[in-house]
Amino acid sequence: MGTGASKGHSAEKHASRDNEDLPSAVLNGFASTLADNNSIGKQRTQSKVEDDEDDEVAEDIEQMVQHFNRPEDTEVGVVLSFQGSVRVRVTESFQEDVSLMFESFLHRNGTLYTCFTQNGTRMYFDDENGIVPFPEELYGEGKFINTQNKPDKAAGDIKQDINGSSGYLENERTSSFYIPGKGMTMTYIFEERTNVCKYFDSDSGAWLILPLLWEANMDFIKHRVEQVKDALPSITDYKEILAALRLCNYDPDEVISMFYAMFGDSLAAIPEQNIESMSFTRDVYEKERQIENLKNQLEERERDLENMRLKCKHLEEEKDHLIRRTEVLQNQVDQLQSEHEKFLKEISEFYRKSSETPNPGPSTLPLKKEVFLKLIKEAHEINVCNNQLRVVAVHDLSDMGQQLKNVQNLMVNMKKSNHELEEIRALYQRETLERKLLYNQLQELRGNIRVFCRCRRDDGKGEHLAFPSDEDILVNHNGSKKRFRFDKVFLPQCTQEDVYEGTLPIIKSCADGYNVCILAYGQTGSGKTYTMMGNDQRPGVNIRSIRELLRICQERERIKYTIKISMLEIYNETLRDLLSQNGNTQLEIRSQGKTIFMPGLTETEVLTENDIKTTMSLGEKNRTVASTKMNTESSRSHLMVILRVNGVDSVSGVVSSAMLTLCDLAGSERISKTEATGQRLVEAAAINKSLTALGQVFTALKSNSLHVPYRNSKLTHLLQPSLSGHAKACVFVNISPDIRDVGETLSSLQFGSSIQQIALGKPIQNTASVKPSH
Ligand SMILES: Nc1ncnc2c1ncn2[C@@H]1O[C@H](COP(=O)(O)OP(=O)(O)OP(=O)(O)O)[C@@H](O)[C@H]1O
Repeated sequence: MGTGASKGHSAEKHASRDNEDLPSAVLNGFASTLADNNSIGKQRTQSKVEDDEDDEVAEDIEQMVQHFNRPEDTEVGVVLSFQGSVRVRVTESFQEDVSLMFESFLHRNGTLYTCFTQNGTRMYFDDENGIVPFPEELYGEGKFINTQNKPDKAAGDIKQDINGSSGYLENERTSSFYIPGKGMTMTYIFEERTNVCKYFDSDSGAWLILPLLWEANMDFIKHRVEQVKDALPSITDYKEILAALRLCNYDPDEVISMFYAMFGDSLAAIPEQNIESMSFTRDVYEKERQIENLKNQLEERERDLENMRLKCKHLEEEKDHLIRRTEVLQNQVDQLQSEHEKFLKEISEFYRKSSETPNPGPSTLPLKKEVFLKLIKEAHEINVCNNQLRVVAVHDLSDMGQQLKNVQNLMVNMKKSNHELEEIRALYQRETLERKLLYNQLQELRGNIRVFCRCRRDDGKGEHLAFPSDEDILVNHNGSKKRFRFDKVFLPQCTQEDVYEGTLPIIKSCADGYNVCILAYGQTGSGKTYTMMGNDQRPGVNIRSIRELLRICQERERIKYTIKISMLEIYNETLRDLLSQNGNTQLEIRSQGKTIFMPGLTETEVLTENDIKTTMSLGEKNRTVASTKMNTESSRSHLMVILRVNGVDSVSGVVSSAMLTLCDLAGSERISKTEATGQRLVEAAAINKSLTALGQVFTALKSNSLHVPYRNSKLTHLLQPSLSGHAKACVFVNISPDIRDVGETLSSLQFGSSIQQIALGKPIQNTASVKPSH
């Protein structure tokens, strides 16, 4: 689909009287060449000759613009604009601005027509006939879309939803379920908006739900089941596919992705292997994982036991030491006692001898009286010491006995607490899992798109803006106040760290296997690049999130991660590889189910922060070279940094793959008259197309539409994996505090608040079990 559309409505047939005053050569030349350029992405890739045509286009458009701007055309309303997102403004005179407004008409067959009003007549770009009046008969076959002005669910309602379901934990909707490879998993019956197939019951005059197997006979369903079967021959159960389709809103791509998420690439690789045998294989892996866990537990127990043994050995040594000491003391006591006895014996011997010897002269006494008394005193002291020593020894021994008893009790208690520790550990693991599940559920309830508003720093300006709370912003314009609500509003003084904090949780999700996308939307100069890229001193979300991703991946020793980075630019619906060695290689998008890939896209593995910086500066350099060649500015193109994160759990063998997409969108502002040359007009049309398509995708997601038009632009096609039920997204709406930008500010805020309440659906972890390599 191009920016315009060719549906056989000829220029002649619908020529309007308003075109009659234009030179036909100019009109035809402008019309046909502009139309060619509206499918520029398609045509640029086809032939080099068309580069020359681009120059002609530029000239023709320039001529056209000059024609429209001629001074006598005071009533002129030549204007191309886009739904308040991208506008090319051409002044009718050099003093006055006129709106150049693009409108998007969506035909019920899915064709998107880009229209604008010229002299009161609505014109559109037709691929074959150039600019022709918009056919009357098409009005009844579609509608003009305005993704930003659709009535939104009030922010209060969302809060109500969340609060209203606050009791969801305790009701009968909660349960748990065993999934091989994933273990016990908590389940919750969510109330989500899904399509339901009903039949009209003439008896009751009401639409009633059609039972599942009856649906199987409907062509609509049959066709989709066949699609799934063709893509996944190993899924043989018709009913299984039927049920999955109902679950996935009848979207076969979603079903294919769901099965891929559950069973991995092995589904396609082994077509003859059916789902049962895969389930058996998963059981085997699960058992292996359990065995590994038990082995770990055993090792831990053995370590505890070894510790206990060491403790016991230590206590035994202490006991031996005490026994030896007691023995030494006992010996001392015995020695003292024998000395004491010997001494007593000597004394009594002395007494006996002295009584036998009649009247011995004082000179014949063996000892003097003082010596004798001293000896008696010493004997007494020795006796006392001996008794004290005995008491101490007895006391020490009983102490030791008590200590041994304590050690025995301690060992019993340790065994007991070991057991308790095991239980606590198991409880902790269960709690952690539950907390993770609850966190994800909370994310789902709040929708998987976080929308933040960031106001650029600008001293002394922005009196028309007020920030009543962390979540609200108030715009005072022409006497009326308009309030917008976001997940968080970052004030001008907020730092890069504050802003990055908001994105942290979803970065972690990326390492857990979810596709994650961070977008910056806003007019030129509102701070998108500052928020995403930042500068050397104040790095932005890009560097910080990749740094965090590297940190998480390095921290998880059990999982071996590979992170690959690629950088590309979408300019005029053409994809350019910014990391290619040979300049800017153009890329094509291919898809398989919901998997998107671009053959030839350069991917560089990043291991350190330095790798990120080197790669990014190479991408930036290539972008600058390309934009200089194109004579354009970076804000005329969308910049995408894509990280593919693949992880293999060395224990469970679970492989996960996720994508982190960081996108600095092209400026969503009006373009001034002086810049409204041919090339700028073509750029504006391309930006208009992609941002309208982005708005359409958000609108379709919001209304839970059966078909989400991801393929209406290269931007949305590339973002499909990050903006579908498998992903978590974060959108920064960047605004300028300058009063002169208030129109664009209102338009950006409107866009942001319209996507605020979109739930992408239950995000699915891109994981699958494979046999561990070791
Ligand atoms: N929060 C901020 N604090 C300080 N300076 C800022 C902030 N936001 C933006 N700027 C500065 O404002 C200028 C314009 O910002 P930036 O280039 O990021 O805008 P942009 O929306 O990416 O524009 P473009 O669409 O042209 O790429 C830059 O010089 C940038 O450093």
